[in-house]
Amino acid sequence: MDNRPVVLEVRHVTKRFGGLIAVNDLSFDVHHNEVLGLIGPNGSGKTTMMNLISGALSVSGGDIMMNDLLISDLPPRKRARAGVARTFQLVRMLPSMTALENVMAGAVFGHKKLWGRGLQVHAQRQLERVGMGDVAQRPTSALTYIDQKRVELARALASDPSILLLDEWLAGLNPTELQVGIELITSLRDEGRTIILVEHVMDAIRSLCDRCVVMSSGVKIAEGTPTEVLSDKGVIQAYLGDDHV
Ligand SMILES: Nc1ncnc2c1ncn2[C@@H]1O[C@H](COP(=O)(O)OP(=O)(O)OP(=O)(O)O)[C@@H](O)[C@H]1O
Repeated sequence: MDNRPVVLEVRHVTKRFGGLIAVNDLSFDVHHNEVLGLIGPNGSGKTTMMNLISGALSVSGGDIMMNDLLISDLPPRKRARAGVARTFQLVRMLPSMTALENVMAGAVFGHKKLWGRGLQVHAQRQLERVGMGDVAQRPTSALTYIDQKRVELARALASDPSILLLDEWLAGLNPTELQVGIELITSLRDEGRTIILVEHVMDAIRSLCDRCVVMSSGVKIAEGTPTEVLSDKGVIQAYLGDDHV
């Protein structure tokens, strides 16, 4: 039983793409300062669910509440103002702009009101936070994929989000980078943020997540601690097929 207040409520959310139901009557709660893992096999609807929370997609049915606000009715920028920020599975930044400018853009659209020199200093601080302080003046197109991911995280942090959505942010990192990434996410939680992450890296799920919601074909098939869900027969079956149960 988690006694921390619920900050995000997903209630009977459905998303249809034509005849395909990508998310099917999904409900779960996220508690304040929790790290919730949204996991499941490829194509199970995880990214779609993240898009429904951030507002990149609108729900076909159901509600998403953030504290007392019905955010599923709001456009993405209003959700950002309310304190939701995200990174994307495939990095999305403005390639000709410098790392610093990309991060400054994140601060402008968020709920922190900053401008001029204050905005620049704030953005530089976020880059330093993710170990990218010395690439501030480089265009993001000149950075490696991993470094672009870090800058994208700095951009999400620039809006000082209370709920941070990380879509496979740790994917493609080598073991050393993975350790640094896990420590960075832990430090973001330690400063009071609530984090929802879509992740396939099991070591990261085990060390970071308080709880996991497991999806398969758009529905929730399990919910619990990483140890509970990763030993659940239905979950093993969904990941590996019938032969492994
Ligand atoms: N914009 C879209 N239009 C049509 N179908 C879509 C769209 N986005 C996702 N889908 C479909 O919805 C289903 C769920 O996709 P989604 O990307 O949410 O899964 P996922 O669990 O994030 O997968 P992965 O782990 O591979 O990233 C898939 O069948 C996918 O093809």
